[in-house]
Amino acid sequence: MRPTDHLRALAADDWQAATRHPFTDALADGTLPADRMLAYLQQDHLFIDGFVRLLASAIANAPSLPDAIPAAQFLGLISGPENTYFLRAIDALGGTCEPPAPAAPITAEFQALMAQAARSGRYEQMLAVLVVAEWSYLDWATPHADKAADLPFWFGEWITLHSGEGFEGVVAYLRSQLDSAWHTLDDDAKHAVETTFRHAVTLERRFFDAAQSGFPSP
Ligand SMILES: Cc1ncc(CO)c(N)n1
Repeated sequence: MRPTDHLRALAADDWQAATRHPFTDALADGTLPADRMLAYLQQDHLFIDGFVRLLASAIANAPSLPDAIPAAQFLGLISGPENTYFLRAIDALGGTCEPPAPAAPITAEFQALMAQAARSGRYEQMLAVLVVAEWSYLDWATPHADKAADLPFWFGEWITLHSGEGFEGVVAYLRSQLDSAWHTLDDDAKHAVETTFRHAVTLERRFFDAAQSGFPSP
């Protein structure tokens, strides 16, 4: 079994809940209320801030230039078309990006996990969070890809950004980086990857739970 399949299997319940979630089902059938989508995008834009820095750290820690290049190209996509999508969608839904919304507790928790992985200096720790984030998004979005064209752009483009051949390539690349790194790790480091991977999957699930109820204050 591939190490990344092993990791996903460890987190199977949360994985299923995060990738077949009522929030993304409502998004994909166009019934998600606009205020819920806006709050989600404002929180997710804060998530992306940490994500960009984590991805940059992975680029800095990749073992070779060929290992780093696909991540660098993906960073360009996030910083370009995806960031522009955020600005356009938040604007169309009647919100603003500046000043940034205060981080909800779940967003702050995700930011802390990403910052910890980025700081760790451990490539496999960075990859554990990156693989969960991108693979889980590919998994929820793919079954809805055929509906994207008929939806308002703030729903449809969010599905398109996370499905299709290009994004499948990103996930295949990130998984293969983690699969390769795994074989170089001792048992303690493997266990630490399992812990981080599971934590990240739990946070994905809880992020959608919170988004569905409008990020209520604790
Ligand atoms: C919370 C979260 N996880 C993963 C992704 C995919 O990049 C995202 N945009 N937001």
